[in-house]
Amino acid sequence: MKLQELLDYIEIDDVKGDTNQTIEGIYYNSQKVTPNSLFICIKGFKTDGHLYVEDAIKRGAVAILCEDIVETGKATMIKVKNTRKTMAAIANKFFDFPSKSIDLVGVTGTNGKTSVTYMIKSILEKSGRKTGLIGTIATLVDGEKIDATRTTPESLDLQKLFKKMKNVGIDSCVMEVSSHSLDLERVEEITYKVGVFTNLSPDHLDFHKDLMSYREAKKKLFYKTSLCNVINIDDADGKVIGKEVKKLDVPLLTYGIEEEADYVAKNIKMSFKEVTFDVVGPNFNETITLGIPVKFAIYNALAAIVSCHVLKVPAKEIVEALEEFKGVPGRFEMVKEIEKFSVIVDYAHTPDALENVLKAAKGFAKDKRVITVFGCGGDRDQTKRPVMGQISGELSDLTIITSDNPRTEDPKKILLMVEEGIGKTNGKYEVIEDRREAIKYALKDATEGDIVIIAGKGHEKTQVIGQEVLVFDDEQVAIEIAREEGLI
Ligand SMILES: CC(=O)N[C@H]1[C@@H](OP(=O)(O)OP(=O)(O)OC[C@H]2O[C@@H](n3ccc(=O)[nH]c3=O)[C@H](O)[C@@H]2O)O[C@H](CO)[C@@H](O)[C@@H]1O[C@H](C)C(=O)N[C@@H](C)C(=O)N[C@H](CCC(=O)O)C(=O)O
Ligand SMILES: Nc1ncnc2c1ncn2[C@@H]1O[C@H](COP(=O)(O)OP(=O)(O)OP(=O)(O)O)[C@@H](O)[C@H]1O
Ligand SMILES: N[C@H](CCC[C@H](N)C(=O)O)C(=O)O
Ligand SMILES: [Mg+2]
Repeated sequence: MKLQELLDYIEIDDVKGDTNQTIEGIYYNSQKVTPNSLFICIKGFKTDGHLYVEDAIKRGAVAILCEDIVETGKATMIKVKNTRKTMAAIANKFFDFPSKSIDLVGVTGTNGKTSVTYMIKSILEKSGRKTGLIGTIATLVDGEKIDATRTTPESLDLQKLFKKMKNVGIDSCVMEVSSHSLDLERVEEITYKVGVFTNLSPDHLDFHKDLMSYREAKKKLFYKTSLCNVINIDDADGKVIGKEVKKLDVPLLTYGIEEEADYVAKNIKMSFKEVTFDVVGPNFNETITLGIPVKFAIYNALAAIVSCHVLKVPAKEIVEALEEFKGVPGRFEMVKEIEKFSVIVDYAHTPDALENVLKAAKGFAKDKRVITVFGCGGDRDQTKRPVMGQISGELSDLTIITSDNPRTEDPKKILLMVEEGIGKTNGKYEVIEDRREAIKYALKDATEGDIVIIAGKGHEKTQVIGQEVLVFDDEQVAIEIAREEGLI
């Protein structure tokens, strides 16, 4: 595409150089630049893309989109006010507005995004729609699984994915929309048919200044929708967002269990294997049995039901899809190989999620014990560490505090912060930095009827320590240890 065609689509402050070249690729990372491409300079949190202009030119960039003109005399310089925002627009134009022909559902909230997106995908596919998915675990395009590095990709990567989806005839796509992505303009230029809010609780307070700014970031999704907004009204922040969103032209549908909502789940019957409940809403009155026996799964199912119902999926197909739903990798996932006691791998990495999972486990354990293995990620929100420690201390019979991706932080420092919280309770605990050893301790300690919860890493296949990325999979490690110890 001619550079000028791209420029016609965006707002520019200044141009220096020829705009008649053909642009064959666009990049925001100089290390990836190929010949005849446009390099976009982003002022980041770690470094500044403007510092890599020379590198990009060396690799073949013929045009540079920047906020500050860098005098090189070698490439066309295009100055704009905000390169992150402009990148979204330029990518949309470059890939020929790929999401226009796709019904998009965006899901935001602190917990449950991945779970809800997987449920929605199953339902839409049941109704015959070819559905893509973008989120924490992976991007799914027509049978192809592309591993994800971020929950919500950069705008350029996102538009490229939509193009890929369009090319294979995908008509619907459900994606997680993280608060980072809403604040960092990754989802600019996108109109969602349906926007979903699951819940809000403290997380990412390293990035968002406080809970209010975190909520404001999430709220932005509901100004980007065209058909319907779907909000969990049992959630305090859902209520606040709902009140504001109600004033918009796009209709609002609420769901809940406790509060009066458009779609309500009632008559909940929980067993260790499944949960059965009725869902009543406009033209919807169904009984559903779900193979994930936790209260939050009902919320996730409600979010999926409302979203798909407004997309005109018949109630019968919604029910069938949810009843066949096999769960999400690493979300309240039972390690089936171990039968002497229950081992559950879960992705709870926030205080709220941990509390929910441990309460559910406690409900099932009755007079037996709940043994929890968990840690907190490094280079992430530090405020959640003592809070999670306290929650585990209060709700577990034994906690093994361990490492969860310490990244560049000192693992011992993270463990101490978790310990600070657990120390405020009477909860029994051990500190074992090595995650494999921590899991081993838990499995060796467990006896019949106990429930071992391995939380925080869910589907993850690696443990990041310093700059090293080591292979580590909670489920596999648990199975290996169980074998070594003669438990299976
Ligand atoms: C805070 C944040 O989101 N940062 C993301 C952001 O980094 P950044 O914009 O600050 O970039 P930077 O590293 O300072 O570099 C600036 C620019 O220089 C460029 N560069 C750099 C080096 C070089 O040699 N050449 C070059 O061109 C970079 O490509 C970049 O464009 O853009 C990078 C490139 O896409 C991301 O890798 C990076 O994610 C960091 C690693 C991250 O951890 N993000 C997490 C917190 C995140 O986004 N999480 C959310 C939510 C998770 C959830 O709750 O589900 C997510 O959506 O995943
Ligand atoms: N609706 C919910 N409410 C509260 N906790 C939930 C809910 N759904 C899932 N959880 C808990 O949160 C964990 C993460 O769930 P999930 O991966 O679906 O959330 P997410 O929002 O995608 O998380 P992330 O921000 O890491 O992408 C689960 O393993 C479970 O412990
Ligand atoms: N999407 C979340 C995942 C956290 C998972 C946990 N295992 C960790 O590494 O902190 C984040 O990036 O904060
Ligand atoms: Mg997710």
